[in-house]
Amino acid sequence: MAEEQDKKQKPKATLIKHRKPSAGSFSQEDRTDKNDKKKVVVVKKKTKKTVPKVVAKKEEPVPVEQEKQAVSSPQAPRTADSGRGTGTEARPPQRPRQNTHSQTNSRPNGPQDRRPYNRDSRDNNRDNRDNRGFQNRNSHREGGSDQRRSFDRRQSGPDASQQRRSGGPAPRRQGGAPSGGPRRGPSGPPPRGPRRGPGTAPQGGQRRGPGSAPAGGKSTDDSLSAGKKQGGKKFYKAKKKTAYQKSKKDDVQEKSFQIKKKQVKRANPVPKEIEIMEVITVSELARKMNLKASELIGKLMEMGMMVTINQQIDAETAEILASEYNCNVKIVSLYDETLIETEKDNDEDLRERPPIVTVMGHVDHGKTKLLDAIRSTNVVAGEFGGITQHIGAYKVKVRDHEVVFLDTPGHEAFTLMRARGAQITDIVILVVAANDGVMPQTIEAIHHAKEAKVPIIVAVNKVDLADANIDRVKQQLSEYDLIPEAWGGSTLFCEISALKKTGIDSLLETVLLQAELLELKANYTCRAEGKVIESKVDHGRGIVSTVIVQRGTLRVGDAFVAGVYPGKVRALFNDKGEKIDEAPPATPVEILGFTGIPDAGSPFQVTETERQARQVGAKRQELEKQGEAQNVKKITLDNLYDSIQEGSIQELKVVVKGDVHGSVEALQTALEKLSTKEIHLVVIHAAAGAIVENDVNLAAASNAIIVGFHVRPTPKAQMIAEREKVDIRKYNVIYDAVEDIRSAMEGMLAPDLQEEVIGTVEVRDTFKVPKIGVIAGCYVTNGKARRNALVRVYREHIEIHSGKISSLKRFKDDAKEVDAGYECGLGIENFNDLKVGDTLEVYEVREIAKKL
Ligand SMILES: Nc1nc2c(ncn2[C@@H]2O[C@H](COP(=O)(O)OP(=O)(O)OP(=O)(O)O)[C@@H](O)[C@H]2O)c(=O)[nH]1
Repeated sequence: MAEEQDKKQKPKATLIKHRKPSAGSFSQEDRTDKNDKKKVVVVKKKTKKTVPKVVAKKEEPVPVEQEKQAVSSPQAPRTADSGRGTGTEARPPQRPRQNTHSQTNSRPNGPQDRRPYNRDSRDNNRDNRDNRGFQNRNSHREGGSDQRRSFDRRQSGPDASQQRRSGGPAPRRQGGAPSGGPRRGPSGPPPRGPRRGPGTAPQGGQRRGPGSAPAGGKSTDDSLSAGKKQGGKKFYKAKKKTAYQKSKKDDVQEKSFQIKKKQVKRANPVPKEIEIMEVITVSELARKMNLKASELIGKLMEMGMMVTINQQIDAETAEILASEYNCNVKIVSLYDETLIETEKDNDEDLRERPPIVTVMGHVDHGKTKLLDAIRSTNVVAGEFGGITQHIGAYKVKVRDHEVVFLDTPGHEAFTLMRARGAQITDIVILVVAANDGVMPQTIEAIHHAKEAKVPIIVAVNKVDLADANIDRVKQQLSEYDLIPEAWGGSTLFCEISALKKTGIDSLLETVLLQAELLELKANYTCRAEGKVIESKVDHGRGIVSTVIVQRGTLRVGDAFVAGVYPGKVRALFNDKGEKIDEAPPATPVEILGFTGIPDAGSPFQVTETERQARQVGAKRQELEKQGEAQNVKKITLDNLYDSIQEGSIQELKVVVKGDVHGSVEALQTALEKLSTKEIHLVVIHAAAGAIVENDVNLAAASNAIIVGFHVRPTPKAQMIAEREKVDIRKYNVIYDAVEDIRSAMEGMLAPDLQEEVIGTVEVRDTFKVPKIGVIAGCYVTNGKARRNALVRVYREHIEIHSGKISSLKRFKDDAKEVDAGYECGLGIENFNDLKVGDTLEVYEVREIAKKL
């Protein structure tokens, strides 16, 4: 054993010898070098308890004091002071560094060719960390950087070349991997290294050292390789131990460094108070609090909330979170900041304004004809003669008064705008064809107008026709509380012929009369306010919007905000397409100068400055995003009870649609009986037929739910319902509908089972297959058709059967499911009445937990 150790030491003695020539010119240094080298050996041995003895025996010149010193202060070489201290008296300045280098080294000969870069980079890393304020490490690192410098010198300096030429040891080899070694030790010396131990190269690079160096033993490589061969095991053990010790220290330092790092982060403290909106995303809150989002997410998880970085939390939760950091939360309303203060009206500013009228009625009852008649008798024949209309609204003169007509499809414009909270119309003209009488859309129009609390003037049209029955119309309308004055009611009736242009003046007179009753007045001097009635992108002119000014006077150059878009009036055009400079109240006007396309119904407001317009626009856009994220609350059966409890609704409005009139009436009566003291159930519209856009618009505008009995929404209605978040409930049994709504009202709704429509299929052909029945050649228009899925058969939007898909084929092969855009053969269990044109709604019933 001792022999082995002796042998192991030999190379190091050789190493020392061979360093002499390398430092040839420094005679004094030779001595110090020798000492150094001896010291190197001692230090290395010191880490291994058994080695020093051997060294002492072999290396007579090793001063015992030095050895003791080294043994008693094993870490000494790691600090600059100690490292230098041992050598400063005797050595030139560079040598101690080399000593430090070699002392800190835990590797024998690092792979000379491959390692330097890595060592360097490690040193760099460490240096970086040092820069972040580590005193201990700084001193340690000094050696490292010195090593690097000496490495550079070795690479390029004359000494190095001399050494190489003379076959002397490259100084770097003495040191091997400087402090990289120890670091590597703990965290992961390449697993193979230690195992291979002394005999083999611990790492790829080291393999070269012992194995490939000439056996002359005159170079450091040689000596070390010899050492490895003989006693490398111990040598490595010592290295490993050193490495381990150092790594432990490194670990501690690393941890304290981490802590310091955290403390440094906290140097950017959590503010004492932050301002947030009603809701805030986790990332935004973290940003405001100078914290990491992950930290907040962790805290929220502790509170039992699983949120993602982009998820929104309410102000209350944010308050709780912030309080943990002694941070106050001030809730500010973004909505408040989006409001533009309106100028107050003084009585003297108020002047009469023209009424704004919408024409509504059943299809083909003569709405367009009436609008044409009004325009031609009052505009065309009047001042402007033959001027074509440019925008969806126009002004006519009746005696000395003006009347504004909205010339857009009555229902759509009316309800869409109302759905967006824009109440523009002052009066509704309900057109009813005298020969046809009251029809479904007539009733719808009545409901829309009543919901909007807009007075109705009835225009009984087509009185020129032989089969016109005016009394019948009056009779029918009286059922809807539209009773003529002559019959003791208060509704104004006019008998007209839009075709023959008779009764038009009388109708306009009636409109003026009604307007007078309404005492319509507006401020003409304040900043303009109005509503957008339509928008388009005009080739050459850009975004063009038609706005009805409701109060104030709009002028060219005014800054404004329309919906969420700021702008500045570049040009104004009236309903005849003429350029104008200003538009007083109740004027439909086309405006250029928008920065975005505002929606119909959006509010239009002039601001004091352009800057204010931009700021408000930006805030509104932010609010809109939030609103979208929050899914603006509409009444549904799921949130009904909560809304009742909150007191936010006292009335549940329902639109009832059914397959036949009888069932609609029955359902309406049954539902109305559900009214309680807390909540009143009002059926605002009930009719037979599919659920159409107008039903959804009405429900959206009135915050109502739709109950469909054996009917479903048309695709467009479905689309609007999804957009406007209108709850549509479909039932096949009246009892189920009543029970569901009762449960919802009582807060007991447990929609454990919920239908999910997975596809729509169109029947394009039918085949009779003997013993099987009727198979439909179908085309999947939407989603997918799935075998064994449930299916409802609709004919003209009315449900005629519900069952299960019993067979599904693609060509001749059975298919499990068929996607949209493909044809398939489809059979329905126990149902052979499929016809071309039928629509199949494929759905599945899923268990859904009750929504709170
Ligand atoms: N005899 C007669 N026919 C009329 C009268 N008013 C309209 N019509 C005719 O009725 C048909 C429908 O008229 P429109 O003005 O297009 O009816 P509408 O209500 O606008 O129809 P939609 O736009 O489809 O809703 C046309 O052929 C008109 O010529 C009228 O007073 N007398």
